[in-house]
Amino acid sequence: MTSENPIHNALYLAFNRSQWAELRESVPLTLNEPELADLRGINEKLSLTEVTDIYLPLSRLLNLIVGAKQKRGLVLNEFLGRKPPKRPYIISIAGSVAVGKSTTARILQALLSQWPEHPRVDLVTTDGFLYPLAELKRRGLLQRKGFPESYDMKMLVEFISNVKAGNEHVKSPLYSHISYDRLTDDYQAIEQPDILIIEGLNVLQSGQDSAVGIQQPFVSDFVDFSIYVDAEEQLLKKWYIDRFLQFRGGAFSDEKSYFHHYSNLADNEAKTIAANIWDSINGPNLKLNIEPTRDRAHLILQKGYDHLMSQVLLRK
Ligand SMILES: Nc1ncnc2c1ncn2[C@@H]1O[C@H](COP(=O)(O)OP(=O)(O)OP(=O)(O)O)[C@@H](O)[C@H]1O
Ligand SMILES: CC(C)(CO)[C@@H](O)C(=O)NCCC(=O)O
Repeated sequence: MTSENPIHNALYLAFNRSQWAELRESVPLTLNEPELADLRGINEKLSLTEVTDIYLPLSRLLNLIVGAKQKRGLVLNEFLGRKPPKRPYIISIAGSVAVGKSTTARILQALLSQWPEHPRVDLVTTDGFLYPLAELKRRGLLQRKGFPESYDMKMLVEFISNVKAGNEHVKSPLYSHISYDRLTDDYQAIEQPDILIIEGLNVLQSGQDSAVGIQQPFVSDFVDFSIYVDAEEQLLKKWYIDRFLQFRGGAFSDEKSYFHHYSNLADNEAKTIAANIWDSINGPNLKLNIEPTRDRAHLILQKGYDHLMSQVLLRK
């Protein structure tokens, strides 16, 4: 079990696909019909082999890790002689734009909620904590969306700290990829789930990162288990362009879409525009602010061609 990266060798156990797939053990090989329907709804391109080989072992690992924390909580409560407070276990998912964070998060949400020990699994994305479009414009940050300074970090940290404290009703703002803005008339309510999954570009960032500033604490201070989804930049750029082309035929055709003016572009023009957005915003953000946080994660999922997982790295 070796990787080509010496830092990874020192910090992580590395598994190739078949080594990882063997670790599924007692998790049933087949999914029942409602589970399958749930997963197909998430992403029609998702292969079921990927679910059995990669995500079922991951679901088993997370079930064991969450269980260990729950047991520790019982010991602590007995020691303190108090009624157990209901605090969610928090899992974060970081990685580049277009690497598949939200797809991974939704698969894990569906699989983790099948375990009787933690049936309620909620999912939030940090996109909702981007400053509203008007505020981004006011601050001159329209070309820096996704960079640390484009998020209302105070609001995000307040949110995660309220969830972690076990508050009964915590509101999370919602982002629309259509209006390219925070929604003003809707929000998501988080009501003491067993597990909260939080996904975003920035969930592993901390005070060591100069662009983040030195305010404390950080999302990562509240996270119990962190995952980084990793892929080579040339693949990420391709996935970004592919998704942009898909949006052009779908979401952009909505008149309310911020990118409606892109909906009639020819293939080549659309590809050029998407490649430019990648090269000027998402690529530099990856190199400056996202990739440097990778080796803080408890688990790294490395994807190759076609989103197929090539290697899994687990902190020793
Ligand atoms: N496991 C997968 N198999 C096939 N396609 C996938 C998989 N995961 C993601 N994709 C595709 O890759 C693209 C990006 O996925 P997704 O929206 O989940 O990424 P993201 O990291 O959440 O992006 P963003 O940060 O921009 O919100 C989408 O077009 C999605 O359909
Ligand atoms: C909303 C974010 C920042 C993160 O998902 C990203 O999708 C984004 O909008 N980036 C800015 C450049 C672009 O439109 O891709």
